[in-house]
Amino acid sequence: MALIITNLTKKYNTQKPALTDYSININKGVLGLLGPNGAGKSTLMKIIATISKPSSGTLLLDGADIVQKPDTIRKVLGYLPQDFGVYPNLNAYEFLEYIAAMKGIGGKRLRQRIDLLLEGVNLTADAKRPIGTYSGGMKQRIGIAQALLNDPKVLIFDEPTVGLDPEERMRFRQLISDLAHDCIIILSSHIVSDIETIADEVAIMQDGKLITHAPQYDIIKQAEGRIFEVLLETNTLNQFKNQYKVIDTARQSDRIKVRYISTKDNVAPESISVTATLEDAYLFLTHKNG
Ligand SMILES: Nc1ncnc2c1ncn2[C@@H]1O[C@H](COP(=O)(O)OP(=O)(O)OP(=O)(O)O)[C@@H](O)[C@H]1O
Repeated sequence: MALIITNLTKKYNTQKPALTDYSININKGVLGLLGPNGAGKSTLMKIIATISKPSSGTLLLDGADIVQKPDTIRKVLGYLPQDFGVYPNLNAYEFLEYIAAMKGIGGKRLRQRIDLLLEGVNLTADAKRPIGTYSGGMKQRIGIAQALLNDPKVLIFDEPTVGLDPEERMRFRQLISDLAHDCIIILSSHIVSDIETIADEVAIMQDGKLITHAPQYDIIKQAEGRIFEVLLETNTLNQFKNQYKVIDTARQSDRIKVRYISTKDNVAPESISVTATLEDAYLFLTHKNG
């Protein structure tokens, strides 16, 4: 299964397009979308989910044009939008049955599937409570379950880990890795470490454009030799920030440990070169292109 997106542009009623000439080939496995606010991640996901139409460009799923024939993707699609709404008076069973009816899923095995999904997102014990009484993280988990109802082959999750506690994030990662071998999974997150643990490939977006798309390892390699750490006196930090792009700071007794981006020939005295993470590479690449 392959999704080939070519020269995709999306203009809302604003001057600046949300996506400009965006091309990417997406294959089976997990693709993590990273990008600052307004980069165009949700717009891209909505267009793939056929909720929104592109201004120009083509999207082919195994050769079929999904803009001309949205049903080709809709019947194999699971989608968790960013602003996922629930029906507060329905309980989890009723809600999933309702979504199943909307998607045309029925039959004897439906109840079994719902039970399995509720177990997968750890909501079995709360399945008979109205969703309106759920916490934000529980609502997010019912959103994840509804996206999986039709045994999808293309899964789109817009910020799926928002509101999930560390244990639930781990459970979500497990769920995704169980599905990843025969699906296209596209997910966005502001939590780079989530993408780091889940995604096979990473696409970094900025201002509606694709900066880079590669296996995670290759993205990290682009920042190798560019990330440094140094211990500073606290009162010199502001001055340091004027000179270097600071990624992170951490107190270390009476001093401050600073992680920053630079080149080998322009490092602060007593700096050490450190191994880059995906977060470093993301900040390095968006800083370079920003
Ligand atoms: N319905 C809309 N009408 C007009 N402009 C829109 C609309 N939806 C998004 N935009 C604009 O398009 C650009 C891309 O927005 P989008 O929501 O796709 O970015 P994003 O990367 O998902 O951001 P975030 O990380 O904040 O969710 C932004 O400038 C946004 O203001």
